[in-house]
Amino acid sequence: MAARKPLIAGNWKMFGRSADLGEIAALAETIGPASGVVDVLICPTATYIAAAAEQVRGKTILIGAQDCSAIADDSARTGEISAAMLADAGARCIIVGHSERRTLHGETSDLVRRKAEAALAAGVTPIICVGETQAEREAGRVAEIVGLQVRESVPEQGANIVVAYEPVWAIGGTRTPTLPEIAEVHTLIRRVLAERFGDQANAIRILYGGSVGPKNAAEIFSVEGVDGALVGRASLKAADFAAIILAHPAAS
Ligand SMILES: O=C(CO)COP(=O)(O)O
Repeated sequence: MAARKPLIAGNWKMFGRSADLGEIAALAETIGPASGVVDVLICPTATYIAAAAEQVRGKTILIGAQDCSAIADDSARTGEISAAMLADAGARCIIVGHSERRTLHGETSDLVRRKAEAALAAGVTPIICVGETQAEREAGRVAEIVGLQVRESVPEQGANIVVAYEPVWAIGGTRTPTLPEIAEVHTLIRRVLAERFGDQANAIRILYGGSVGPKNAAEIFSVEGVDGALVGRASLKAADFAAIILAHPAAS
């Protein structure tokens, strides 16, 4: 099987503004040819996607979105943004089912799966997020919760999808799981994907997300089965995000 190309994605959440778009050009400058061996993706707020896509014109950095409507067809859905519209603006990937959307916006795995399907219908790669809360980890329920989220959130067809393991308790803080804990959950996710997709599961990239930064990126990338990262805070500044990308063994 061909090796999976690493993907290092930045989720700007509701932080990055117009003034921050220059960080994208600075990032391209700093990482140089690394963006050829590692897929580099930045997901700003939807209103900035077109401007961000302009920043990367002629460069290998990809632009993506943080969410999309589960409705694929043009229809009367005030305030919604379809995956096709995001693709029109320049999005090549769409994050779906981020824990902030699951927790703060009540999104279920069923809705997340329909969003992933809408992304695929628009020719865009969904990055499907899963991960347990602290209470679920303490109760020994990681495999049960993450396994269920994968089974229910991943569409029936497995080509062109990415899964991101983001333990909820590791997001936005300083704590991460141990490296063996990360390896264990990535192995579990690939086993669940293989139950449905067989050998095709080997082509699906599984990212780790949650407090990834310049200091811990190299050790996280060294974990068997980790195909890259989904980075929050540390993706906003070109210097930090570049340090993470360049910490990947494929980029050095
Ligand atoms: O939620 C995340 C990425 O989607 C992770 O956020 P932090 O990297 O800020 O912990």
